[in-house]
Amino acid sequence: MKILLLGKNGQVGWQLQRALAPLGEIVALERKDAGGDLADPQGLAAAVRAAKPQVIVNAAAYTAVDKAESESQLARLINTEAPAALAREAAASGALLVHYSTDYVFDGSGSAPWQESDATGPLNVYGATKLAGEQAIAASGCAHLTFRTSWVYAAHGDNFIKTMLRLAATRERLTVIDDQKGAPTGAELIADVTAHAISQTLQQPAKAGLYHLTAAGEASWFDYAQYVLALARQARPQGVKTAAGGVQPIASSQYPAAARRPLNSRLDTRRLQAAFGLQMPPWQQGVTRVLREILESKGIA
Ligand SMILES: NC(=O)C1=CN([C@@H]2O[C@H](COP(=O)(O)OP(=O)(O)OC[C@H]3O[C@@H](n4cnc5c(N)ncnc54)[C@H](OP(=O)(O)O)[C@@H]3O)[C@@H](O)[C@H]2O)C=CC1
Ligand SMILES: Cc1cn([C@H]2C[C@H](O)[C@@H](COP(=O)(O)OP(=O)(O)O[C@H]3O[C@@H](C)C(=O)[C@@H](O)[C@H]3O)O2)c(=O)[nH]c1=O
Ligand SMILES: [Mg+2]
Repeated sequence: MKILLLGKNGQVGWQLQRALAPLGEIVALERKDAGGDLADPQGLAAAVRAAKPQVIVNAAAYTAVDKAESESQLARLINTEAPAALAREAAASGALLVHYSTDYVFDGSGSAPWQESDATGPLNVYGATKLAGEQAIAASGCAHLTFRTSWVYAAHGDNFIKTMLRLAATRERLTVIDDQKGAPTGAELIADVTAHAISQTLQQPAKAGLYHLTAAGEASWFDYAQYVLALARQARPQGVKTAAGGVQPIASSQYPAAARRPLNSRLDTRRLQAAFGLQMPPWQQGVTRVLREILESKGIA
């Protein structure tokens, strides 16, 4: 079986290179490879036609949430037009398309975990372009697995864990938002679940569809920051500089940003767990493992 992977060097793409390897031959592309640039949907479509994959996995996306507010056309090209082009190719060839979306498709109201069938209402450009991407895939009629995930981190790539370690080393005091709640989710978990779901869906096509895929439990960004810094301090008290004044919780209103973000980013993963016979691990599990890996790579654990 041949799998075409787009965005091989992102957090999730990197882990997919590992997790998908046992399933077949992987053709993995990044932006600079021929046909690997999602800002060129025609070139992308041509790459799919040339590779003739049975499965297309799109791990590439425009993920700079604040910057997207002023680069909406580019964000739309990458997050909406490119997935739409992949979906057309998948529909025409019969390939299974695997794609990722986000908690930011929701407006963040209430406190109940969002279900796949709930009404969407993105608050920012990134969320709107990701939602339009999902919708284009669903409308194309291609066989697809769309996974909405949240707050992704990994040892490879840039993310909130690394930002907190960096800021803690340079600032007296960290202030972190305490009224946005969600689930930090490891790229490793996302990739492992993806591989499992692809295998099952190829056997049972009725399993195709839209799924929420996050770790279990919930946290605010403040809870998450505190957890990371406490663990970092514990792992190597001398090696990790942590802000002397500690981490202070703040409200979203006290953190001006170009893009608005949802307060309630909780995603209900019961559909995924039931369809694929899975139990999601608590978010702390993956964060602990990846933090150790990050500290080891810095030579401080
Ligand atoms: N990060 C997060 O917190 C969340 C992510 N998601 C979704 O999960 C998926 C994976 O995200 P994640 O791995 O975290 O993202 P990253 O930001 O880590 O990686 C995104 C990848 O996309 C690539 N990319 C960007 N623009 C293009 C382009 N024009 N052509 C080809 N490749 C491009 C980047 O390459 P380059 O380095 O060259 O720019 C990078 O390798 C995405 O669909 C994202 O929307 C969902 C929820 C949360
Ligand atoms: C750096 C920093 C951030 N924050 C806040 C801002 C923001 O609300 C939150 C997280 O910061 P980030 O920059 O990681 O936020 P952001 O890039 O919006 O993260 C999102 O990325 C996209 C791709 C997704 O799909 C989402 O699931 C989510 O992971 O923490 C603080 O409160 N204090 C700080 O010092
Ligand atoms: Mg970000």
